[in-house]
Amino acid sequence: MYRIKTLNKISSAGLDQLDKSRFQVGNDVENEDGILVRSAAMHDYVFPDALRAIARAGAGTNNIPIDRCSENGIVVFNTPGANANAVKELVIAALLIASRDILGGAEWVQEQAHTPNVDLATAVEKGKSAFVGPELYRKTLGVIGLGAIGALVCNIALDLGMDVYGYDPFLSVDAALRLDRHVHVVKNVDELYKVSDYITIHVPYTNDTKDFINAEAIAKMKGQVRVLNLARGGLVNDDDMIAALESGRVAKYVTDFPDDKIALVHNVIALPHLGASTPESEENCARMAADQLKDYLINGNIKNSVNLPNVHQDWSGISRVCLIHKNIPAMLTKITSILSEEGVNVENLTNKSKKDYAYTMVDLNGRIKDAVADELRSIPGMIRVRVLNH
Ligand SMILES: NC(=O)C1=CN([C@@H]2O[C@H](COP(=O)(O)OP(=O)(O)OC[C@H]3O[C@@H](n4cnc5c(N)ncnc54)[C@H](O)[C@@H]3O)[C@@H](O)[C@H]2O)C=CC1
Ligand SMILES: O=C(O)C(=O)COP(=O)(O)O
Repeated sequence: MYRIKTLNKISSAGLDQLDKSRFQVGNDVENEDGILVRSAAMHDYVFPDALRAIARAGAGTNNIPIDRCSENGIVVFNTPGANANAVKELVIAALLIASRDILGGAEWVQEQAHTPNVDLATAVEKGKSAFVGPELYRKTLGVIGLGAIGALVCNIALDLGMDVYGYDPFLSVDAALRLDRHVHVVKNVDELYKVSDYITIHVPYTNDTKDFINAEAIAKMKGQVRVLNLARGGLVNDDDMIAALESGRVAKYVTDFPDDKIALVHNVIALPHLGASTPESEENCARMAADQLKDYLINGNIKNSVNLPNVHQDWSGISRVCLIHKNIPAMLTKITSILSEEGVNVENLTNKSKKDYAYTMVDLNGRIKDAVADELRSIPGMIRVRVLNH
């Protein structure tokens, strides 16, 4: 029985993938083999000995201590693209609420309606000019980060009649193919800052992207620019954004990640991290996360991991040994020599690496003794050895 702990509410569409005869799932499970999580902060999480994998039902993994996971042989998965449409749709809303004061206008109507002796129809016609704002049509949108979300945003913005500039120095071939050819892809983000009436950021939050939008960046933008951040709060420097809003350089800032500093600032529109909160995307993410976790725990296959390589091998033996180790020379020789001394035959073998770590999967024609697994564990640079039997 595999024990799976949920650290957030995970859609039943995903949990249902985990057959009750093989998986015990719950938020009170202890010494868990796997974790299903959304945005719960895990940096101080104490890993139990049994923990082998963490599946993030969503895109961003900045809530997970990836380096510590790698050092402990814990595979971290995410669900690329599974919630991208939901975010794209909220970006459309963000563009609109950053333009006309739709939220302020709606609130004002409620206030008028609650005020005695106000004829609402008359008040509306008199008061509506306070909420005027520009159209999106023929304005320029700058999209920073052209991954799953950024590409969808670019393409829908073209449909809205916007001119679209995109920036992503690490643009993958797949991502480039998803982009409409009318998107102007620029090599330097300054080119995007110079021309954009609206700027939206869709990059992961890392040490390299922290404060991506700061005073220096804002100084290169057009005056009265509208900035959208549905990616992570730390991508925009709060103090610099507040100064730019106060000076009027930035007309509106829509953030899906408000904190105490920014939420009440004039011209900030603060949303409650709603980007992925649709039943469709919650289901997509949960299904994908649960599938990936299950395939890893049962078969050792890795798909969509952020810290280990993708490895899939069809079963071709009686026993399978899955080894997570440092990406250093001679590991394969050491593994196969221990196995051959034991007299088992290797039916199939895959070895792949991702940065400092590597994963080797070996299918054998016989079972190995615990002592042999321990010998594999004692190879310098070996992090985790699991033996699975068919
Ligand atoms: N508000 C919400 O609920 C949600 C927020 N997000 C956030 O959005 C982020 C992006 O999500 P996806 O598009 O699905 O991820 P993705 O991995 O498909 O795309 C990220 C893109 O950013 C690019 N990138 C990385 N560093 C960059 C840099 N310095 N400059 C420009 N581009 C850079 C990458 O090359 C990649 O193409 C996530 O990491 C997460 O933080 C994602 C889903 C929901
Ligand atoms: O997928 C992401 O990166 C998100 O920000 C979505 O977060 P959530 O799953 O809604 O807590």
